[in-house]
Amino acid sequence: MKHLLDSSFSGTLKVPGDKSITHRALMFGALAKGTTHIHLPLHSEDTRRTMECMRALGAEIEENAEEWVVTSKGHSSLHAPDETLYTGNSGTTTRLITGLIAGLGLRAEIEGDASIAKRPMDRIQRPLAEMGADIALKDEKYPPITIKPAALSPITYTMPIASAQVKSAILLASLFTDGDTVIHEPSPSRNHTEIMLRQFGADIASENGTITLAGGNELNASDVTVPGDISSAAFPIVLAVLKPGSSITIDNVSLNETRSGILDVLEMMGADVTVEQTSQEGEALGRIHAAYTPELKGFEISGDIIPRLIDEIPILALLAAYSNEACTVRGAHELRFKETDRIRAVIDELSRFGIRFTEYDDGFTVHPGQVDVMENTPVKGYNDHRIIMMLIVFSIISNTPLEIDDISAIDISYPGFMEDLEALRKDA
Ligand SMILES: O=C(O)C1=C[C@@H](OP(=O)(O)O)[C@@H](O)[C@H](O)C1
Ligand SMILES: C=C(OP(=O)(O)O)C(=O)O
Repeated sequence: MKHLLDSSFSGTLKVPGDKSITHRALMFGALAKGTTHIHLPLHSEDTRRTMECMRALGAEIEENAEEWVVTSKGHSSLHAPDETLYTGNSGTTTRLITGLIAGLGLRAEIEGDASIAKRPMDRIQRPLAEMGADIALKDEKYPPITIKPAALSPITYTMPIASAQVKSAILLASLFTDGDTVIHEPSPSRNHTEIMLRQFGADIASENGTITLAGGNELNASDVTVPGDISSAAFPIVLAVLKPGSSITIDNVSLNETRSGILDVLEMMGADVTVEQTSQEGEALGRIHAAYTPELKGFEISGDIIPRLIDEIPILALLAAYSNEACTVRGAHELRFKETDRIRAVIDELSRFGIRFTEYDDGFTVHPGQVDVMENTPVKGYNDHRIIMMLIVFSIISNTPLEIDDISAIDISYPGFMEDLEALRKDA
């Protein structure tokens, strides 16, 4: 990694496929009758967990480098798994398949790794139980999750938090119920489930924060082309903005409105970032140019923008540390329930280098000031892919090697991250 430190970065990059969309394509492919081709899926640890779970339920999945092919005889052909389903580090897999399995009326036990064992599942258990599901949790809150067969009915549910995982678990459970399920969202969360369900033939409508799904339609297989993941693109974008002499282009990346909050923040900061939209059908798609910007303004964000950039907050905290003005994130209490408590992790690691924070229960302020980086300072990645990639970008922009305890969790969402940075290295 040392040679990345003294370099600037240029050229064009295609980041790996969108993680949220790949998970959903595998699940809807398994539920739908026929053959679903998933073009440019994300090959990563998290999406592999969803793939293995769908196989355990009876879907056939063929893997090629650029395409996965899911073949299923439809939702009624899926069966209870023979063994405990293992969801690894993936909150999306854990929560969405709980809704899917409850909706199919199957028996299953679901567990994940040490991080998943600490992530709250009562947020999905509550609405699913209201629908009639029989779901038991450890200490009424955590995995392992035990699902017993039960018949479900539609519900009207007002979500207490903006969460695409909760919304999607309910939608998956409601697919084969008799009647309309209605969900009210407090703020718009990522809408990939709604877009893809419509594509697969479900009767679903979404308007002003209310999603209505009429249950009972068989899903039909449909092909999915997965756009690049803007949550992965965020790391090279911030690297280019902070590293003198850099100018990069990310091609073929998702510009879905419910995911593009980071672009709004970059604009507020006056970063040299431009966006070209190339397609608006279904999932919006385009190209992002990002270049070194010597002076960055501050920002204050809260409310509706937060779910639109929730996974980008660790890398935004780094960007904020190099701004000339204070930067504040509020309304992001959800960060405390991710792979690790991302508010604590960001503050604990970056404050080792003189970066000054005020911590709130639901966010932080980063104060402007000098960043002092000492060579080979030990830092912790908490086995959290987004914290680890933020620390790698920090090391590169500060031209200082850091001792990160373990970087293997990068493979959760962005295998090939280091190779992609290497390919953008100017004198490579
Ligand atoms: O539905 C999804 O694919 C995701 C939803 C978000 O979680 P929440 O639903 O908990 O906000 C996000 O943080 C996660 O990385 C992926
Ligand atoms: C929070 C994340 O994923 P998940 O909830 O699926 O573990 C993430 O990818 O940042």
